[in-house]
Amino acid sequence: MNICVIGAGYVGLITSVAFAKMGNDVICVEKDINKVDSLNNSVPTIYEEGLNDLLIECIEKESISFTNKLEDSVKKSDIVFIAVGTPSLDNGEVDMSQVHKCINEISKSINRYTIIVNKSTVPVGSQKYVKDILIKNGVPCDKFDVVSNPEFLREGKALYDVFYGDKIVIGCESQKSRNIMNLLYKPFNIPIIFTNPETAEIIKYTSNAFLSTKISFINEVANLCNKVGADVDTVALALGLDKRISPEFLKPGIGYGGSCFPKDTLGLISIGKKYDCPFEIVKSAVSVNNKQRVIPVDILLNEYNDIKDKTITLLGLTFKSGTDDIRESPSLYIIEELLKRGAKINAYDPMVSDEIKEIYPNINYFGSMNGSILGSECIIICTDWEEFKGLDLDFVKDNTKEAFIIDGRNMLSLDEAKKRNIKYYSIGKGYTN
Ligand SMILES: NC(=O)C1=CN([C@@H]2O[C@H](COP(=O)(O)OP(=O)(O)OC[C@H]3O[C@@H](n4cnc5c(N)ncnc54)[C@H](O)[C@@H]3O)[C@@H](O)[C@H]2O)C=CC1
Ligand SMILES: O=C(O)[C@H]1O[C@H](OP(=O)(O)OP(=O)(O)OC[C@H]2O[C@@H](n3ccc(=O)[nH]c3=O)[C@H](O)[C@@H]2O)[C@H](O)[C@@H](O)[C@@H]1O
Repeated sequence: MNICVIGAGYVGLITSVAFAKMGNDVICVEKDINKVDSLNNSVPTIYEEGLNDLLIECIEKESISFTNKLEDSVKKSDIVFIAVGTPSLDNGEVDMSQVHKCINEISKSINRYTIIVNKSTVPVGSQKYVKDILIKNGVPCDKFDVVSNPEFLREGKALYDVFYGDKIVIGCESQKSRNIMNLLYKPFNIPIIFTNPETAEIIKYTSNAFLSTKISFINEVANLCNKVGADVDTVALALGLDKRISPEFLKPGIGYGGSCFPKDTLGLISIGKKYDCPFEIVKSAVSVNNKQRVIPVDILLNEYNDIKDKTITLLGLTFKSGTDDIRESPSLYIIEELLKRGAKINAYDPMVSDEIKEIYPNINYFGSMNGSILGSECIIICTDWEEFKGLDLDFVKDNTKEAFIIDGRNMLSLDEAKKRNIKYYSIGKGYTN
């Protein structure tokens, strides 16, 4: 099939290479010409395991190309996927301006029956919203169908999720669009849920909100565990053995970040407000997360009333391991709190890009974990990079001003820290006195 994907971000790029790999002809439209040039030269613009090889393969087979010319690309396509950003507005509502702009441009190019697919995460009612814009722009009703096909991939595991995901959700109105979408997705051999657009739109938000709630729940359990001497991992293990609960997403830490959970929880709350369905549970999940992500700062302030001029090392800046994405990373909130109080910050992340260096030029960035902790007064582990499990505690003891670790991702052992007389705090697995 001839496919057009608009937006070459995490979702658009991964979707494009996946459809190309499955034998379709894909044109990915991206407004950022630097991204277009880089991708046409087989250089991925994001880090994702396996993406480099797959991109090279698809470009060599000529099953994928990148352009900034939307009009021509839409004209050549049977299906047009919209995969542009839908960030939060200041009031938590979903900013649909990028989608709106795309639809206006698409409207000018539809010259035969085309399926327009909302792949971006968009609020309930968006299929109708897109349809109304197309009609208002004069596109005849028989020339298009609008389908909701939300994406469930995780960054860092994106290609795995696209080829081996748990489900594909397709919300459509007409049998014609259903048949075509079925043809496109059948080769993936993943269970497909066909439903109406509103249901598909709700599935996406509730999926992210449910997972966020699960994380906030286990984080509150972890905070209690630390107070009473219980071990959160054992609690989570036991909870997870109950098949009704499942062991996934019960890892405590300094809260969830990323480009989606924070924005989609706020998005669902604002959708609920519109329909007079206050999502009290999701509101609580958000407020627990807001406190959880700055817990290391609370611990620090409890220890030292004043942290002005103290050197604090942050290990990890990305919102989770396996990605170079720093959007809504808990580290950013910790950085803000530390800078507000005059602390000096050393930072190390195995995959951090120059983006954060532009936002925070006054942080000292290091190329190695050990380099970043020399002379430091406290080490805060913010991201679950495997490398941090290998932090040499003897090195910490000998080379830091105060052997003090706040382990925001439970990467280290309390017992090993105790043996070396290191001050150590975990999230729900205890602390040294
Ligand atoms: N990042 C993720 O893991 C997931 C994201 N989503 C959703 O997918 C959507 C996209 O997210 P990301 O890929 O992370 O965003 P992103 O910000 O990484 O990428 C969006 C891309 O679209 C481009 N763009 C915007 N308007 C355009 C236009 N008119 N023409 C051509 N290109 C245009 C931007 O330049 C950018 O490269 C969002 O709604 C998000 O909530 C859903 C599941 C997973
Ligand atoms: O809509 C989206 O964008 C995507 O959002 C999440 O994917 P992602 O944000 O890439 O990352 P996750 O692996 O879900 O982690 C999100 C955050 O939760 C944290 N987390 C996750 C799991 C856990 O047990 N504990 C925990 O603190 C992570 O550290 C991270 O900060 C969902 O898992 C995807 O299904 C969804 O498609």
